[in-house]
Formats: sequence, C-alpha cells, structure tokens
Amino acid sequence: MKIAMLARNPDLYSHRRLVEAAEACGHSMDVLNTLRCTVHIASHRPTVSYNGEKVNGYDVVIPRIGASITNYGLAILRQFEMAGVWSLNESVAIGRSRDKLRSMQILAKHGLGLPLTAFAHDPKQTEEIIRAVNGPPVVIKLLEGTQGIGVVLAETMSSAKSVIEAFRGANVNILVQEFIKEAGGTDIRALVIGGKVVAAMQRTGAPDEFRSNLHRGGSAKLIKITPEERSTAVRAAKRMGLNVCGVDMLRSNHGPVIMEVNSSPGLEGIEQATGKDIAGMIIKFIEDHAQQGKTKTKGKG
Ligand SMILES: Nc1ncnc2c1ncn2[C@@H]1O[C@H](COP(=O)(O)OP(=O)(O)OP(=O)(O)O)[C@@H](O)[C@H]1O
Ligand SMILES: [Mg+2]
Ligand SMILES: [Mg+2]
Repeated sequence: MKIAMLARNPDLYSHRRLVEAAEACGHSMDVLNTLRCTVHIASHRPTVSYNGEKVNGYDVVIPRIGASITNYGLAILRQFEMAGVWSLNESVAIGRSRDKLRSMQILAKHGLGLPLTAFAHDPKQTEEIIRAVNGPPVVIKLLEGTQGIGVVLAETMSSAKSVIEAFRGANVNILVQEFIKEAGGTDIRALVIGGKVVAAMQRTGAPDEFRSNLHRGGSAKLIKITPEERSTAVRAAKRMGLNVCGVDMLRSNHGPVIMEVNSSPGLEGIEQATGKDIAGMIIKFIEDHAQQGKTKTKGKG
C-alpha cells in the first residue's frame, strides 16, 4: 500500500516508528508536512498539492495533526477523505476529540463515567459552577489544552475565582471540573486499536504535581486494568468514532472516569512501558481495514 502520514516532524519517535513498521510490512510511506499541503477546491475534483505538486495515488492517510494546527490539518485531511483516501482516524472524529467539552457531552450522553464538569459564560455564575462540581477544590482547564499546559488545580473559592477570571480575561475557553483527589496524581492511558485495548500504562506525576503528563515530568509503568476500565476505554473510542486512540482515565471512588480521548496518541511512553510493538499493530489494523472510498463520514463535518 501507499501510505501518506500527515505530520510536521518526521523525526518524532511515534512518526519514525510508524514509518519503520509500514516499511517492514512492505508498504511505502511518505511523511507529508501538513502545513506544506494545499487544498484545491474545484467542483467534483477535490485535490491536495504538496510542495506545489498534485498528490496522487495514496491508499491510506495517517493523520498525526498537532493540536496547534487542528483546523488547518483537518481541512487537509477532509480533502483526502473526499478524494476517497481511507483515513486511519476520520476528520470528524478527530474534530470531536480535540474539543474537550464536545467530547464530554458525547461521552456523558452515552453513560460513560466522567468527572463532574461545568462551564459558564457569565462571570456572575462562577461561584455556582464551582459548587456544581462539588468544589472547591476544582480543576480548571483550557478546552483545547495539551501536555497538561493550562490545567490548574484551585484549592479555594477565591483562587478558583481568580484563575477563572484570568482565563476569561485572556479570552480562552475553559471548563471547570471536580478534582479527583483519590487518583493521587496518577492516571491510566489505555491504547485502543480497532475496538480493543491493546496496551495500558499508568502515569504518575512528578512529586507535588497533580498532573500525570509525561511532558510534565511524570513517569510511566505497565499496569493491568480492570474489566470495567477496559470496557470504558473501548466504549469511549467507539462513541468518539476513533479507530486508534489513547483513552485517559482516573480511578475515582465511583469507578473509572474519562478525562479525554487522544486521537494521535504518542507511542514512545506506551511502547517503552509495555514492550509492545504498537506501531506494528496500527499498520496491521490498516492492512485489515483500509479500503479506497470506505471513509464513513467522507469529511462531512
Ligand atoms: N479532574 C481532575 N482530577 C484530578 N486530576 C486531574 C483532573 N483533570 C486532570 N487531571 C490531571 O491533570 C493531567 C492533565 O489533564 P488533561 O489530560 O485533561 O490535560 P491535557 O492538557 O489535555 O493533557 P494531554 O497532553 O494528555 O492531552 C491529567 O493527566 C491528570 O493527571
Ligand atoms: Mg489533551
Ligand atoms: Mg491528558
């Protein structure tokens, strides 16, 4: 198969591993810098150009779109989908997963466990939403944050109010969440491929850090998850419509709660913690499922 990977940095561990795994199975893979792709909108002939030349003949596209270029990247991906190229994760599903509030609304509707979450526009309601999530303490987070940046723990009413005011003043969208203290600065990442959890790890934050992100100095280790955690991860992936994703959960007193579903999960931490060939499994999934023109949503938005 001829595979295109939309990614900005071909040297990232995850991207190198995917290229390696594809080539080991006899496929060819080109890494296309998402920002150098251009879209040509003309009736009935959706095309993409790369560095000025028309992109042709790909069977599969693997989107690895960075959070900072979500909109542009999804426009490029939609164009591939409209041209009939099969995408590992579809643009519509990635779009859902990038907006935390939208994701939580979808997951809640289907009965998945989530931390109590609220948001409001009117500053007069700040106190009300803090109480609505049983706070303080509360966790305040940017709707489109990543790597734990823009995730703040506010322990008192006055600090929660001032953090919320500061974010509002900066004109960014936030949500306010119940603080799952019993998780103890630890979360679970379950990697789902094609409706199955293929690997799971536990991430623990640096000392004195409630955020467990590896980018924030956390460490990862292999973990055996419970059947309830497994089914939560599988259902979350299904409801988001993602073939491949990382489902992040906290162990709360009332069972697993989902924090987010990542549509471009990093492979380094999970391959190292579990010793599994995740890149190879992703390529295998592509071999078994990719079909020209079989993109479900066809970039419908
Ligand atoms: N409600 C909460 N209660 C307790 N801890 C939390 C809560 N929300 C987030 N955390 C901690 O903060 C970390 C970062 O939060 P979250 O995953 O929502 O942010 P992010 O910036 O999107 O990170 P990522 O890089 O994983 O996309 C989590 O991994 C978790 O350890
Ligand atoms: Mg995130
Ligand atoms: Mg996270």
